[in-house]
This record gives sequence, structure tokens and C-alpha cells, in this order.
Amino acid sequence: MTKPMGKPDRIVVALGGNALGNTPEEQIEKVGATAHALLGLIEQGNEIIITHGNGPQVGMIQNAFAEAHETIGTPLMDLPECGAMSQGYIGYHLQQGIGREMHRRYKRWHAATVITQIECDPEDPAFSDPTKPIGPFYSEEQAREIMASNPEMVFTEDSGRGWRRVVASPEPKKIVEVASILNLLDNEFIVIACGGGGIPVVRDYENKGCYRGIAAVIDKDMGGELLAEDCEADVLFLLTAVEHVAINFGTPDQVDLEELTADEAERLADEGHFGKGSMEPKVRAAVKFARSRKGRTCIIGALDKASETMAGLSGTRIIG
Ligand SMILES: Nc1ncnc2c1ncn2[C@@H]1O[C@H](COP(=O)(O)OP(=O)(O)O)[C@@H](O)[C@H]1O
Ligand SMILES: NC(=O)OP(=O)(O)O
Repeated sequence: MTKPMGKPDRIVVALGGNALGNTPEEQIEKVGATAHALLGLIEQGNEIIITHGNGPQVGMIQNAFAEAHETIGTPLMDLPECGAMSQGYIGYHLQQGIGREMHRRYKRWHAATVITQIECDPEDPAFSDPTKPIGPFYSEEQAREIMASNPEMVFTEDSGRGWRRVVASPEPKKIVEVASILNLLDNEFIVIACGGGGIPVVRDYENKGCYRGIAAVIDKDMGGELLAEDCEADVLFLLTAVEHVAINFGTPDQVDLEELTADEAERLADEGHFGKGSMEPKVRAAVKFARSRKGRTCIIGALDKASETMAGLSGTRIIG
């Protein structure tokens, strides 16, 4: 990464929900390894802001409540509440992972998670076209069985990895807690915000100035992009399970890409090279960020190669 002399870069790092593992133990391990790379960025003089996905986790939380409802009658939990719980669960592990690493190096630490709401348009067409995969992977047979007994649930195939439930994923319009996030940044906190894309809310016109949750999961790449613009970031890292964005993904003709202009990336997205609800939103978010201001770059790479990606040795770079 090239950096103008004397000026720190402000970097938003988005960690993919699917790349965070499937259990609390796996998540702690992956977050710990990533914290090491994140602290490397700080030591190079950059400022970082962290966001993360929640697809597997928000589905796991909602499924656990559904199961407990069946067996012991606990209440069912709506998606916004599950999203809020996932922000707390993942933010807590990030605070611990970053805290441990900061304490080891500096004997002090300042990291805080902001439970973040993001305003959406209640008329967004995404509410009638679910695209965001959440929860575990199923076989096609299992998915069809669940859909037959729960007609309100939609499942789809996810990038050759199995079938998953999909929910509405509206466009994020406004970060409600943006002032708190900027205030923490000004006070030199490492901020974890907009987790799981942010809790989707719409304006509550019966209670002026208030919001209410709406059943959806915002894509964290799009939420992270909005966060990066609001924080005046220079670089957006989208860290996931693969090292590169590819064309002909998952076929013998797969070609990994190292650098793309926003125009090239958009053309490939329009041609359907990227998985819907997986790689496509990352590329769209990268294009939006790269075009938002001259000199802005988005890098998509692997969470388990975070240090190499941050050093410019791995990943796909999308430039304006
Ligand atoms: N063209 C592509 N290039 C690379 N990966 C792709 C492509 N299309 C689909 N994918 C899939 O997208 C996944 C990343 O999306 P996802 O799992 O939703 O990310 P996250 O880590 O943010 O949860 C990759 O692990 C890969 O399986
Ligand atoms: N909310 C969200 O985009 O989660 P993933 O990163 O798990 O897809």
C-alpha cells in the first residue's frame, strides 16, 4: 500500500461473517489472528475502524431461539434483535482480541463496539426479493423440505457451498450512530461499528425522531462502504474466505484478479461473474467506494492472509 508521507491513512477493515468460523472457539481464534494484522496497520501509523459480517451468526441466533421456542416456549426473536445480539457477540470477541494484542504491545487499550442502527427505505424493492444468505448450509433436499413446511422461508444455492436461507437485504442509507462513531475516533478509540451491516431500521413516523427495526440483514460490505465514506476513509479492506476476486469462479477456467478499475469491476459484475449475496456485493461496494473520491482504493482478500493483504502482497485491488 502506498501512503503519502506524513499523512496517516484512515482504513476501514470489514471482516466477513463466513470467514469468522462457526463456533465461539473458532471465532476467538480467527479474531485473535486478525487482531495481530490489524495492530500491524496501526503501527504503520494508520487509523483503523472495524466492521464485520454476521450471516452465519445471525442465522444461528435466530435458529437457536426458534428451537428453544419449540422445546421450552421461550419467545421467538426477530431479525433486528438477532442482528443486535450478533453485533454484541462478535464485537465482544473483537474487543478481547484487539485488547489482548494492544495490552501485549502497549500495556493499555481502547476499543469500543457501537451497537449501530442503519436507516433503510421501507419501500426498498429488496424487501420483496431476498438475496442475503444467513445461517448454516443445507443440502438441496433439506432446503426444499424446510421450504415446503415453511412457505415464508426462501432458500437458495450459495456459491457452490450448499443451500442457505436468504432474507431481504436493503440498501443502507444512513448510519444513525455516526456522531458517536466519529467522536470515539476523535478520542483515539479503535471503533467496531456497523456489525452485520448495521441493524436495519426505518423511521417511526408515529414517534418523531425515532426508529423501528425491520426484518432484514444489510450486507456488511455495503454497510462498511457507507461507514468508510462517513469516516472519510482512504482505504476499505473487505476480508473474506478467498484470496482473490475471480472470473469463472469455481470452474477449471477460474482466473484470479489482482487489480481492476471500478469500470472493469462493474462490467464483470453486470456480466454475472460474482456470486449473488456473496462476492457481488463486495465488488459493488468496492466500485462505489473507489468512485466516491479520487485516490480511494478497496482491497478484497482473505482474512487468514490479512497481513499479506494489508502489505499489498495478496488480494484484489479495485481503484477509481
Ligand atoms: N467470482 C468470485 N470470486 C471469488 N469468490 C467468489 C466468487 N463468486 C462467489 N464467490 C464466493 O464468495 C465468497 C465470499 O462471500 P461470503 O462468503 O458471503 O463472504 P463473507 O466472508 O463476507 O461472509 C467466497 O468465499 C466464494 O466462495
Ligand atoms: N451481514 C453480512 O453481510 O454478513 P456476511 O459478511 O456474513 O455475509
